[in-house]
Amino acid sequence: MDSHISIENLSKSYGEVLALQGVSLEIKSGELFGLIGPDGAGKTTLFRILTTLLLPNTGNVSLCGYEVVKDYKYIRNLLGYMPGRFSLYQDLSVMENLNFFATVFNTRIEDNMDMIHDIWVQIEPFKDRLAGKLSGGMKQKLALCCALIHQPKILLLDEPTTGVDAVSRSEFWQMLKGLKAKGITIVVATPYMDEANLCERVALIQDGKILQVDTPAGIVNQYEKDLYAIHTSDMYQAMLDIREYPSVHSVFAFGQVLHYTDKRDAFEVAELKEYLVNKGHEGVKIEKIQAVIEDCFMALSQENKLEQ
Ligand SMILES: Nc1ncnc2c1ncn2[C@@H]1O[C@H](COP(=O)(O)OP(=O)(O)OP(=O)(O)O)[C@@H](O)[C@H]1O
Repeated sequence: MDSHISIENLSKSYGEVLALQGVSLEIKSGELFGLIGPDGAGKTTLFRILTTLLLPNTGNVSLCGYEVVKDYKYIRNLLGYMPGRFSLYQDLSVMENLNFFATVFNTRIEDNMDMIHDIWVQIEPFKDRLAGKLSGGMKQKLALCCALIHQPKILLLDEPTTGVDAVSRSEFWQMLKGLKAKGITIVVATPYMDEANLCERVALIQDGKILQVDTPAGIVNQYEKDLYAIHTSDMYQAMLDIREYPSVHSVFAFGQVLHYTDKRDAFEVAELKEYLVNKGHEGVKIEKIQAVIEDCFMALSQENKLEQ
């Protein structure tokens, strides 16, 4: 079955807040697609429209060829949805939760074991434990099993790895690859830019607008400026000083270093180094580096803000 998602000029506001502004996206059948953006970008609002829980103000949305407003009852059977907050019944056991979700969709666990088997074996040892007493990673796995128990064609995951440790995060993405191999269309919303690289294609979203849609490599390849990593003994002061540097184009903290771009094409590292040394900085190191998705997001976000 064709399970593509088509979103055309979608807008949604809550009073004065424009949560989505003219969003258009095509997500292909069987794709592992990432919706990447910070808190408040509009990811949950978009998911709630896709899952037929919220009506848009304008625009057309279809899943597997069915329209979200007109065909909402049919669409609900085609979708698996894992909301951002832990959505399961904390005072039911693991098994009881799974049974409940199977019953809601008028099916039985044993008829769908093929779909969840690889994930279920990891939580089965805890099947009698209350869901509320599971670790974060185990809760995610149970929520994923519950979202899959009716064999959906499309799986929507809202920030599935938020608050989950690094090992569980990596296991979770492995599971998604396994599900993709079964042909399910998967859309993952995440604020973690590094997770973009685990998707086939991503949309970067901010303030309800799509900034760019491409493969992770395609996004990075379109980054145009020369990028530098700067390290000094006092990073916070360095950031303040660099903001005053006459030809600064952008500077932001990235882990243990600052990422810097200059307005000029003919930028001299030695000039900026001298500027920082004259400001009293010690151990100044500046090196040219390759951009990653976060740099692309920051550049696009800066452009977007200037346009507003
Ligand atoms: N029910 C609501 N009433 C008013 N404003 C809302 C409501 N829900 C969301 N918003 C606002 O709409 C914008 C988009 O929120 P949304 O929850 O869709 O973003 P998000 O990317 O999922 O971020 P988060 O992870 O913080 O939920 C934000 O400015 C948010 O404050």
